[in-house]
Amino acid sequence: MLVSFEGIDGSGKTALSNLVCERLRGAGREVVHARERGVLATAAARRVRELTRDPRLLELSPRAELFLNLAREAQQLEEVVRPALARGALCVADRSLHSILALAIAGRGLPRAEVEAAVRAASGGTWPDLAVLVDVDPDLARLRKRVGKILEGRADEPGSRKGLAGHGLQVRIREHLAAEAAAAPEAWLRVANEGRSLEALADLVAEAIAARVDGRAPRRPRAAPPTARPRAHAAAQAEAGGLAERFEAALDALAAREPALAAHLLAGIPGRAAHARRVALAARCPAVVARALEGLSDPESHALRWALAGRVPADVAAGLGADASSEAMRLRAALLARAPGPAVAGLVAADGSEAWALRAEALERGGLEGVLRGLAGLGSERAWALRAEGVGQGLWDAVGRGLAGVDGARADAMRAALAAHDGLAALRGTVGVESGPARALRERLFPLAPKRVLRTLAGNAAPWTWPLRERALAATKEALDAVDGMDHPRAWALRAEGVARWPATAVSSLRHLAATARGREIVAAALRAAPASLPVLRNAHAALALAAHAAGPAPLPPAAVEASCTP
Ligand SMILES: Nc1ncnc2c1ncn2[C@@H]1O[C@H](COP(=O)(O)OP(=O)(O)O)[C@@H](O)[C@H]1O
Ligand SMILES: Cc1cn([C@H]2C[C@H](O)[C@@H](COP(=O)(O)OP(=O)(O)O)O2)c(=O)[nH]c1=O
Repeated sequence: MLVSFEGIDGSGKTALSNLVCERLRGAGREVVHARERGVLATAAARRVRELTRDPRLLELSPRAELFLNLAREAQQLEEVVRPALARGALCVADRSLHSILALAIAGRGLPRAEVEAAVRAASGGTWPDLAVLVDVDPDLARLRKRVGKILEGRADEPGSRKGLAGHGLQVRIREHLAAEAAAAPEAWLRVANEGRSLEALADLVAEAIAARVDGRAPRRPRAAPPTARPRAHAAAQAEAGGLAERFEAALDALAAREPALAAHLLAGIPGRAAHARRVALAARCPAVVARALEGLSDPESHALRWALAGRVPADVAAGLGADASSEAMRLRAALLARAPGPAVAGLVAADGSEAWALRAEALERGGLEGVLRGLAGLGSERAWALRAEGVGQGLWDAVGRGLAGVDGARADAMRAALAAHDGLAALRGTVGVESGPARALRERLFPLAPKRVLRTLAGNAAPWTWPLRERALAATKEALDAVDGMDHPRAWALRAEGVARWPATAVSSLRHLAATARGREIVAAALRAAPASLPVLRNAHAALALAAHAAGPAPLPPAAVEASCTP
């Protein structure tokens, strides 16, 4: 019997399929996992995967991608799955033909009949007997994926080709998989990966599979623990007080099961309640807490940074963002020895002697990449000399990031040179730049990497930028990320139109505007659209807390400062 695990990115397929295998093996069954711990069992499939994920292959067409994905799967079926099935073993796959169909049809919009014919040919007649649909709110999946990357120390890696189309692709794929499962309930097992531990879920799925293999009814699972999904309240949902309580209750329930995700949801939220929770989580997930301090520059947050600096220096540095206050500079100097690159990567637009002294020290310690990233906004000769060195070493991504906010012919020429090697690196360098070539690059790459282009538009109210956002709004939420903090009639129109489909992003895009009358309308509409979504609740609370904080923060008592030093 072949059992495949299907679902969107970050839904939990890899984690769950491995736990389920452990359970089944523990019960004495022979189980072959075609992708144990996320590693495809065949060398050919691994090589093809590298190709489909390579972000430099921007032009790869949906059809070419489909056939590559099918080649990968055909090899897995031939080399691993069929031999296992032939000898009577149970075979488990982490993604299989269903994922490929979903991506091609719902994700890329290829005609169903053509895709199905191609998939049939590649399958060689082998098809999953049971597909486990690991189902989760796409916003939550995205957050879990991000947390996973932070925990694995991969948070600053450039990312793969998969993300370029934007978050909307995952939403469409989820809808497609849910429809498939509903249409053929005998061939699917849908499990919601929210509100319970992976262990509980693995017990349930392993039992369902064992029952199917043995031809019996599954034993009833033990009662699931209460879920932590926020409850919907009818009226006055946008009131800051009620929101805070609901968010904190949901967060505390989550922290018991998924502390790192809870810490991540606290990112950038000002005030005592959030601070106390970050302190409480700091010992268990220091890297996530350190990064969750980004945007916070109060003394208590700095004290927590100092407390974490010895354990997770690179994450503490990342969590400083672009803070160049004297307190942040002291911390950067202290972090240099252990995390030279990250310590200076946030020094954007800092051209003073203190910043350059830090950069010089970082360079001595091998931190060129971080130095390059932190050159954003700088047009001085020293900066150009370093960029030339970075280009010589092929550090496209870092050079690109460090060209953000740099105007002039020289910068345009370097972006053009980068684009020849790595279009996305060049794109990163167009943030805050309004030249003709920077605009042309974004318009050219928009069909291939809409998410990345939209990310370069936040805060940019130039007339040519609006049609890009407006064209993308139906397809992906990044159209709303691209109006972050903007008080512009077309930004408000986009929020109003997009809030039902992208409620979490409509809210996060408000920033300091959340407390205005129009902002509150958007918050209320988002809570109505997704009353049980933790990401929406979190963003609504965070936006209103930030707006209130901007109006005048209440300082913490000294005791809280001391507590924060000993996480
Ligand atoms: N129920 C859960 N509780 C805690 N962590 C989870 C849960 N489900 C998924 N995760 C975590 O979320 C991240 C994404 O899961 P993963 O299995 O890699 O997803 P996928 O293979 O579907 O992309 C991982 O870090 C995983 O450990
Ligand atoms: C449903 C879905 C499938 N796919 C398909 C295409 C490939 O066959 C394969 C990509 O898998 P892979 O790049 O190995 O990612 P993961 O580690 O998340 O499994 O899945 C996506 O890339 N994105 C999706 O959202």
